[in-house]
Amino acid sequence: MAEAKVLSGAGLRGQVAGQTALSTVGQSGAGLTYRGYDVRELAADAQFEEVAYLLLYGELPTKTQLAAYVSKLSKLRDLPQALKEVLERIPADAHPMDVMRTGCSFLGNIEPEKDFSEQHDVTDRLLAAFPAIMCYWYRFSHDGKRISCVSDEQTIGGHFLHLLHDKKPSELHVKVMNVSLILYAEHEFNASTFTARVCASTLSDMYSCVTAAIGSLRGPLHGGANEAAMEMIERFSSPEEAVKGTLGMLARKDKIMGFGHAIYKDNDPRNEVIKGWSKKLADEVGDTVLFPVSEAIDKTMWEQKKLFPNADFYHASTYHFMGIPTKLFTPIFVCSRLTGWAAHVFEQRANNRIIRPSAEYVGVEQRKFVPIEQR
Ligand SMILES: CC(=O)SCCNC(=O)CCNC(=O)[C@H](O)C(C)(C)COP(=O)(O)OP(=O)(O)OC[C@H]1O[C@@H](n2cnc3c(N)ncnc32)[C@H](O)[C@@H]1OP(=O)(O)O
Ligand SMILES: O=C([O-])CC(=O)C(=O)O
Repeated sequence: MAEAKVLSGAGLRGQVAGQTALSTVGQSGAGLTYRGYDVRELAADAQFEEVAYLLLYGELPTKTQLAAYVSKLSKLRDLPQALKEVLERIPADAHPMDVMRTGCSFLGNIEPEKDFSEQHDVTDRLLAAFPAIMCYWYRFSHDGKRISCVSDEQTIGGHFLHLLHDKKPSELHVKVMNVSLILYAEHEFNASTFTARVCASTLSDMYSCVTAAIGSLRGPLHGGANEAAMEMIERFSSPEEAVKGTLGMLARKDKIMGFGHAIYKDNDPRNEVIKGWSKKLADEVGDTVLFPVSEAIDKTMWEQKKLFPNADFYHASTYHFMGIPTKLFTPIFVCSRLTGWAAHVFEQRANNRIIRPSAEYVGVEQRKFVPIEQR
């Protein structure tokens, strides 16, 4: 059984900042659980919408409950005209995470959460609308096309691929999207979720909590690492070049994106799952470069630094093999993690005290004010 990582130092590492019944991360014997279920079992056998229901409504749905939930979400997919107009004004070179942040925030203006009794409906609306927010902007700004925001796809992952590529996705790609969305759904007090909880603790609205969380997820030390990993992997055209390049980056003390973790010590349980699907997709597309390059970096990082790939690293090649543009990688993470964020907001609201830690003051001693004329 893996030993737990020793957690101490800056960044609130190792400090218990609240309670949750949603997930466990890095506890011995259970790599990652959502409401008691091992994420690997969920990724193997569940549908993302089932996992969303589990996180948001407390238990796995029955068949009837799942069918009703999927049907509810399907009806909530279309975007209001005013939001489409806002998305059309965002330039093609904007970062898609900024598009998600704006899309979420703007929807909060036209469909506000009037009181907390609406929290589940607001979350379901965001869950249904996020793929269209991303794809409507992307297709308009890049292809000059005003796409339809609805599709007859049953799943959120399939719906996203359909809007992006304008055609029915393959069963394999729908399955992989499903797995990916499950793996990214929830992760205890990570930076973006903690951001959402801090915002919720002021009794703010759901859109504000989610908008704030998107801002935190955007950074390359958190969700942005899947895009940064792709940019690095693509620089190498062979495993030999990748080994040389990785050694060079380590010698320069560069951070290698997609490796290491704040809580896990020697592996991220999501990695083996997504790596397996990346390999299947590599075989499907006949890849002979990207996957071997990824494995070469992976091996070198372990040999040199005992650093392991986190959830983000093999997500890069996985998404790439499905024809997803690199800049949309982190927004897909948003479509999934929304479920974890919202469930944490519900939890915070149900037992709230404003989150307001203290700071250790390290500035100058108290001193006398000097009027501007005498300075
Ligand atoms: C879904 C997710 O959000 S998963 C995380 C995605 N982020 C990334 O992949 C970015 C790259 N990784 C990192 O920057 C870090 O590993 C983090 C942010 C994930 C965790 O940071 P920390 O908790 O501070 O890492 P930790 O304490 O384990 O670091 C130990 C040492 O390994 C080094 N290290 C950790 N990760 C890396 C890395 N990816 N590349 C190079 N060195 C690293 C640290 O610099 C530190 O060295 P030091 O002691 O000389 O300063
Ligand atoms: O827990 C963390 O610090 C980051 C992470 O892996 C996640 O949010 O999925």
